[in-house]
Amino acid sequence: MKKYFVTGIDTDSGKTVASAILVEKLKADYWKPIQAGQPTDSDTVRSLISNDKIIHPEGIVLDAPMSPHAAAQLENIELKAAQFQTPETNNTLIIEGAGGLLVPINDSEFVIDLAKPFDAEVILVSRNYLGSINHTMLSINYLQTNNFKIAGIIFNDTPNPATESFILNYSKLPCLGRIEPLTEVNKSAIQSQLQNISL
Ligand SMILES: Nc1ncnc2c1ncn2[C@@H]1O[C@H](COP(=O)(O)OP(=O)(O)OP(=O)(O)O)[C@@H](O)[C@H]1O
Ligand SMILES: C[C@H](N)[C@H](N)CCCCCC(=O)O
Ligand SMILES: [Mg+2]
Repeated sequence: MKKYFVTGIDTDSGKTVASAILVEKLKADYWKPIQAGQPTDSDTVRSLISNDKIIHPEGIVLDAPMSPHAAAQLENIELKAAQFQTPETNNTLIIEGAGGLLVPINDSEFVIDLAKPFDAEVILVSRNYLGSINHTMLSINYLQTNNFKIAGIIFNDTPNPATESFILNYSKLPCLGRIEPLTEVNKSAIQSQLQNISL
């Protein structure tokens, strides 16, 4: 089973939108290990994809729309990376993180610490905004310095060729595609983006 861990340069970078596109493109399963707040990303993905795909139950759902370490604290729960195991499937699995790479799940572990024990290749979603070069380069630097397997980068929203070419030339990472700005994020918008992703 091939596993991809979809992370982003920040919260709201477009991980859920990218995950829905990847699930459709690869005919993959989807799993969100840590959900903080409602509506759940699993429900959002369900509303965006065709209904023959499998969405596995979340590892944990926390009430507060906050960093997982803080949302867990509010419920007197202690999260540990080691408590999460990928669901059983023979299919490709798209795993969505929460927020950016270094969002904490407790005092010493981060969301990205789930990717290696899951044996998942990382896909980094980089939304184009003023400031995204810095966020993207810091994220890549962390992943490369810490020897993560990186499948590549997906750029999201308004294209910025100068930003994208700098990031790709410097990092030498593959570009897995570009998600266009969508006037409405719905099933047909997701379908329209399948051709823009190569994986
Ligand atoms: N290309 C796009 N065009 C238009 N809207 C977009 C696009 N990408 C993402 N959005 C919207 O931006 C918001 C954030 O996107 P999304 O939920 O995918 O981010 P996320 O990285 O999954 O966030 P979280 O950290 O909460 O999981 C959503 O409302 C989504 O519909
Ligand atoms: C609730 C939100 N949608 C995400 N699931 C969690 C985002 C945490 C961000 C923490 C931070 O980087 O400061
Ligand atoms: Mg999301």
